[in-house]
Amino acid sequence: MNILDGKILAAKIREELAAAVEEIKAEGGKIPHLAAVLVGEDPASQVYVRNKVRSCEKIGFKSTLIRRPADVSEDELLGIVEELNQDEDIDGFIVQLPLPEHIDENRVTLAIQPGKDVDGFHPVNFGRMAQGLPAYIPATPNGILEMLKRYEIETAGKEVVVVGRSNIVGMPMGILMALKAYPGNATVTICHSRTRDLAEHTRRADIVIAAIGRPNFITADMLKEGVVIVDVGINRVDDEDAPRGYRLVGDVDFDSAATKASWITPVPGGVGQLTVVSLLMNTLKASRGEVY
Ligand SMILES: Nc1nc(=O)c2c([nH]1)NC[C@@H]1CN(c3ccc(C(=O)N[C@@H](CCC(=O)O)C(=O)O)cc3)C=[N+]21
Ligand SMILES: [Mg+2]
Repeated sequence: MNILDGKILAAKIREELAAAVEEIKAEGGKIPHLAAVLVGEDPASQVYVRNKVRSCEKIGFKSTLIRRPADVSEDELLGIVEELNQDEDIDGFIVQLPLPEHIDENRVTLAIQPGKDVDGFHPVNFGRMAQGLPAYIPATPNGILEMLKRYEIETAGKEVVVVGRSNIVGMPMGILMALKAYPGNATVTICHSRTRDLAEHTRRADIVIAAIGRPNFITADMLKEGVVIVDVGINRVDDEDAPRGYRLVGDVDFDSAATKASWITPVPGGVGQLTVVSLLMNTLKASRGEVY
């Protein structure tokens, strides 16, 4: 069993991005600038956004964090989005999800100018991605592609089983793995809550991508010998012995799955690390005008 190490890979990519910033500075170009909008006090969202801002600082990007309380109105939020759309210094921005109940996430996502949608959540970016056109690919799927590429995991002709069909992970990941590209060219199955016999599918898989949001859901009995496991889950489970009273576990039971896997991502220190750097990679692309 080998580890797909997100921490090491993310550090390496941050070095590359920092070098790109140095080059931009030397040429007197514009420093990439990412903005993030954070609504409310959700603890996990605060951690993620903090990681994003800190990563910007580490590599020399500019970053702007806009915070509003959970009771912000939809109109005010749409106003912020419009300001960011117009702000010429901002290359890309994200509105951290989930948003409070009274705000229509779709409406907010649709308001983001696709050229600044470094999350790749706007349907224009989704559509372009699905057709293999230049697009911002959502951070988590983009991070997974980067991980497979840099560890030289073979994907052509492989059976890939994606568990989960969300707009931001499962669906795009399934499409990307089926596209004529590397990583890609795989035979893809997308499983979800209505799948009749999940284990029947996962047992055939050469690569399992787990994005279900259920702690330790995938176990060794559901896997084939030599499988590559990409665990997207980040679940907080109570643990009295842990310093914060909880610990993070994936959607895959790591110790169990590790007995079958040839490669596996840990949680934390796997996909999540790449999610953050992917956003930065997209921001650099935005500032260079590489997509639009
Ligand atoms: N508009 C929007 N864009 C997103 O990209 C987005 C979002 N909303 N909402 C929530 C999800 C989740 N997400 C993660 C970011 C960082 C880590 C990350 O840093 N993970 C660390 C551990 C972090 C911890 O200690 O909790 C790791 O896996 O090693 C994970 C997950 C971005 N998301
Ligand atoms: Mg809502």
